[in-house]
Amino acid sequence: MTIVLTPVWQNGVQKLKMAPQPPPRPQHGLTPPELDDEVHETRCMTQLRGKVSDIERYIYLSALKQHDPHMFYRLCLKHMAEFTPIIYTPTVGQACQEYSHNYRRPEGLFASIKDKGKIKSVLRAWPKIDDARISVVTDGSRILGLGDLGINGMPISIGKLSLYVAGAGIRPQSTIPICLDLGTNTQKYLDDPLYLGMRKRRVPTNEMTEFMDEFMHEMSVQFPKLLVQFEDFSTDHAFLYLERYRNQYPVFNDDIQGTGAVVLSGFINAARLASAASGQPLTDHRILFFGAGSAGVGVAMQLMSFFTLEGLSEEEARNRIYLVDTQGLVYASRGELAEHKQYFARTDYTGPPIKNLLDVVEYVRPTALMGLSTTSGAFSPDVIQTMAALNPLPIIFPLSNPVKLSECTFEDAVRFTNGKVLFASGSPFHELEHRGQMLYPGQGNNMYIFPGLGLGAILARCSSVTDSMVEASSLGLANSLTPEEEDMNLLYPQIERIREISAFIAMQVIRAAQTAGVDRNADLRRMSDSELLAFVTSKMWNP
Ligand SMILES: NC(=O)C1=CN([C@@H]2O[C@H](COP(=O)(O)OP(=O)(O)OC[C@H]3O[C@@H](n4cnc5c(N)ncnc54)[C@H](OP(=O)(O)O)[C@@H]3O)[C@@H](O)[C@H]2O)C=CC1
Ligand SMILES: CC(=O)C(=O)O
Ligand SMILES: [Mg+2]
Repeated sequence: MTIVLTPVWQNGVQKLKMAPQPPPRPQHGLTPPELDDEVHETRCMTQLRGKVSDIERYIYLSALKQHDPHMFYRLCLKHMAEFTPIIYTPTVGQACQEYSHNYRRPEGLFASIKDKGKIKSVLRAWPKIDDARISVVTDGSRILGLGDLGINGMPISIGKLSLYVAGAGIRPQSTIPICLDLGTNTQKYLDDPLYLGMRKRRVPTNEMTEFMDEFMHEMSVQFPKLLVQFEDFSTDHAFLYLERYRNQYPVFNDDIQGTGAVVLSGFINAARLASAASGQPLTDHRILFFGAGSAGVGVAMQLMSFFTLEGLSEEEARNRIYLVDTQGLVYASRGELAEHKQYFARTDYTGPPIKNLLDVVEYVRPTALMGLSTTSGAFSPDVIQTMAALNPLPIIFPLSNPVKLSECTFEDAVRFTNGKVLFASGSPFHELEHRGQMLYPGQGNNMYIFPGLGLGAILARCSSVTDSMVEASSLGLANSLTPEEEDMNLLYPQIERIREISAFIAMQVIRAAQTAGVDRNADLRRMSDSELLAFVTSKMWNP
């Protein structure tokens, strides 16, 4: 069963009403007599593949999800590698950019700054209050690497929640996609007659914080069992609101914590291979981050635990990490630094700014290069070749989304390292053959983490999401490679196994929640690991 939101007009205002629950199958007489499920799968896939562009495929799947959610999720699970680039990155980026033009029907909840003081009534409009378990909330201010899209950010919340359903079996009707309308600073949208959001520039932070305080409070009152995932807030607000609410409500920030967890996981697997090739100890890795925003710093924070788990002190771990932003290498004596960059600012360099990435690479001599900069092609052939000259098996992760903003392509990484590269990107690339050998790119995307992390937090009824739960999700993912996947030198498991992986991650997250004492479902404490895994799996919704 799924929720169907039907727009109805009342006094000139469009409102959502929950349509009657659709029967599992339309009644006899209302469908063609020989409509057969198996054949219909083929029909849907043929229609999908016949579309001329990815955005057409997105629109088709969005309609299919609404009128036949069982079929949508069945196909999604069967064709995960084909569906994710459409319902998620990269195509969801285009769907966001064109949202106001392609808009067809309401699919989520909108809360506007104009609703300040009465957010409760907005939330009450949501039809299935009792069931709500997970909400993805964006303010549209930094959608993927595409900038401030304002209200057009809604599809990112929708897309992430589709992956919660497909990837972790969260019940569709217990998901709430939310886009906050706090204005936009993108002139193109302010000038667009079809733009669906408020035609005002973004409100200042103090006003936004008052709004957010009311919003988070009302969310906890209206939806007492809800976990909130903050998504694609601009970096300053991402850090601000995570810190402000993380000890008060069950909430996490996907870009800071989910990305940190997925990259730590891929890095653990990559570092083992790289160290085996170089003979250098794991603790000798040096990681250079190109990009020092919410994602770059979030990942850097999480990667600290790679070193501390290997026995280094916090100070030694921090020393293994270097950041680069638009001004070059981040170091303490460079001048005033944004708060989120200060912890990693180098104190062992005091010279003039090193601005050029190639110069920074030559200075740092990193074993790993991470791109979270939104800058397409920043890992130039020179940079990649230098990484290959410095390391027998360099780790190169261009993680910016969507694919057109990736710091390099898989093809370039393979070509300029002569096939000797440990690679993961934020958006998917195709495998390729190099000198008779198939090489597989990893996808270092938080989509491997948030479904399982969310499922674990929901089932344990967590009062908050602790760093230890996030770390557990990462280690759970790192340890989920099968022997066959290890033989293929994969850094991440195949996405088709997402359900199995999410169940395993959820189990690890629940155990971490219990250790931290933030679980409110004490029954799970009495279960053995195998019982807990069976319980998690039994709770997954199946189309
Ligand atoms: N793979 C995944 O799962 C995820 C990927 N991402 C991706 O990460 C990217 C960054 O996100 P986020 O951190 O929130 O974004 P921000 O815009 O906050 O950060 C971008 C960072 O890159 C730096 N930067 C931008 N251009 C350049 C340049 N030409 N040279 C050097 N540095 C540059 C910025 O420098 P300055 O600080 O000086 O402005 C800033 O530090 C996005 O593309 C996003 O899609 C995010 C989350 C998950
Ligand atoms: C994947 C993701 O969360 C991002 O690019 O923002
Ligand atoms: Mg994001």
